[in-house]
Amino acid sequence: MGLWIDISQRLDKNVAVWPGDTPFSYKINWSKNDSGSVNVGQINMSLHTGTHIDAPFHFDNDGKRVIDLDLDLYIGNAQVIHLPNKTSIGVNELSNFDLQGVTRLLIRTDAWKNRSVFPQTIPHIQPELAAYLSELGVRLIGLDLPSVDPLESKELSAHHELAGHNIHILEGLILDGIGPGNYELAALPLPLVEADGSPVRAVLKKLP
Ligand SMILES: N[C@@H](CC(=O)c1ccccc1NC=O)C(=O)O
Ligand SMILES: [Zn+2]
Ligand SMILES: [Zn+2]
Repeated sequence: MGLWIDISQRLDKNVAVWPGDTPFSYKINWSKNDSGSVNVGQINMSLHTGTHIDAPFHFDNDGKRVIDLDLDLYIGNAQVIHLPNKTSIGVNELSNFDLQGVTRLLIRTDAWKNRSVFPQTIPHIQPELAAYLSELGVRLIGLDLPSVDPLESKELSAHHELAGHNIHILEGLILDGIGPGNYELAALPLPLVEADGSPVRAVLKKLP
């Protein structure tokens, strides 16, 4: 077994998408039979499908696009914590963890049980958590959920508060079987110039 653990959702036509959003598709536009030399494929997908990062432009017309994001956010030490059976995640839920000096915080909720269907309800991040986390030095929050806000939210208060405190968002992780502790994380966005989000290949390596 390799050292790096894949914590990304697989991308194929069965991946769950936000209700009403673009289904994932892959097709071969130019086949080896036709071209005589190569298969050339094309994917069509929403940038918020599967394991992905949000750029602030996703929820703020004046916010940063994917190309403007600091890559240092998406590679480096990360702390994994377990918070199962919560309806929401706020300062109370995190008060028993020592998060001093944590730059990247990954929260395993286990709340999205059947990943082939979009969840009906998820535990959301309480907007007040943003100030608390930024005080501790957190710059990236990652979750095993499709959003940091309630699914029906239009205000996206947690997205806005996190961005307002310089905390970036990683969504749709698979953290099944990942124990709490210290890891090295890599989850780099693509160099998409105009985009509001990007799929990532998220991987973890356990640190001693
Ligand atoms: N907040 C979600 C995405 C989201 O809100 C969304 C994604 C795709 C299509 C519609 C969406 N929201 C509609 O209200 C996210 O940050 O990924
Ligand atoms: Zn998103
Ligand atoms: Zn989001």
